[in-house]
Amino acid sequence: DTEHKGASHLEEVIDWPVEELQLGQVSGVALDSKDNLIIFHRGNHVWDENSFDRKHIYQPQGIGPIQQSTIFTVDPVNLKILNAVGRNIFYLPHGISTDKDDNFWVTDVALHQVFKLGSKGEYLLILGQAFQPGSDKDHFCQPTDVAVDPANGNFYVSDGYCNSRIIKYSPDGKFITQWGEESSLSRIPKPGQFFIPHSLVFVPGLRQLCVADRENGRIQCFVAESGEFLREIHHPEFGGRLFAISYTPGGRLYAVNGEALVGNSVPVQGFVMNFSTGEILDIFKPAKENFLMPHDIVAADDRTVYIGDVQASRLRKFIPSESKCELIL
Ligand SMILES: O=C(N[C@@H](O)C(=O)O)c1ccccc1
Repeated sequence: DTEHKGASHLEEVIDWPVEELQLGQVSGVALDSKDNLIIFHRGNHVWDENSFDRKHIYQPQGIGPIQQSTIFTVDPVNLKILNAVGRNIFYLPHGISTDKDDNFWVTDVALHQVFKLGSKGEYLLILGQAFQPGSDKDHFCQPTDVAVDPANGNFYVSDGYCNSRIIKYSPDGKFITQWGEESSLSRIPKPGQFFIPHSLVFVPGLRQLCVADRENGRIQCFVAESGEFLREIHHPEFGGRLFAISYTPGGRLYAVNGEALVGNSVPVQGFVMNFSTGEILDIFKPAKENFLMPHDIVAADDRTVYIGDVQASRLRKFIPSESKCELIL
């Protein structure tokens, strides 16, 4: 009964020629102002246990930056490449977002830097010091994502694997404020504490910033203006790790979780939630295989969903089942 809108179920589009893109580890996905799909991938570089020393210094600097284009803009239906940029810049791509002018905002966890690139890949802003981790105003430590406020151009950085903070900047990259602190491993994590702030969404209507608090397996939402904690969204179905989130103006919040590192395993899957109530509307997974490490998610207004799996070096597309055959009941 398609009348009950919330009841629709997302199913994977299986005849989607994604192999032809020859993607490496897919770390980030985004949409541009025309709902073209943006893919951020690592080409022939991989993040594995030898990539960093215990001071978070990227080890294989000598191999140089990825020579392939790391940022593809593709037609979401036939995967035709419309734009390919980001060659000879990045070592370990991580998060990608776009703004209303179709600029690319990306993070690189090896460089510990945040970049604003124009649609031709030209440098418009670079924050952080190449290969130098840190936690002051001029350094990040494996920054994970960026979100831009469309109303005023302020932007937010989730920093990162080896920091536990959100930093707010003016449009030209001036530090405005920051919030967040490390979770105490022993006790229940408090509001405003993070254990890998991993993915960001800006919710324009409500002027909120929400964070996928990855290893705490939860979403935290804050007042964008001040960083004041507003609420947490958590479901047992998330298991212990929540990797990425995406918001659509229809008021839906999308998420992907990760496999449990300890304890009994949980299904790795996608979630569709009602943003204001937090309730789960749908749970979805690939048609045949399992997700390995769904690392980023982006949803379009028409409820098409794209997921980048960084371990499977795969990109997957999902559409609401009723859109497969319009049932007029
Ligand atoms: O989580 C990891 N990576 C992903 O987030 C990613 O961005 O690739 C990771 C953890 C341990 C060792 C190596 C990689």
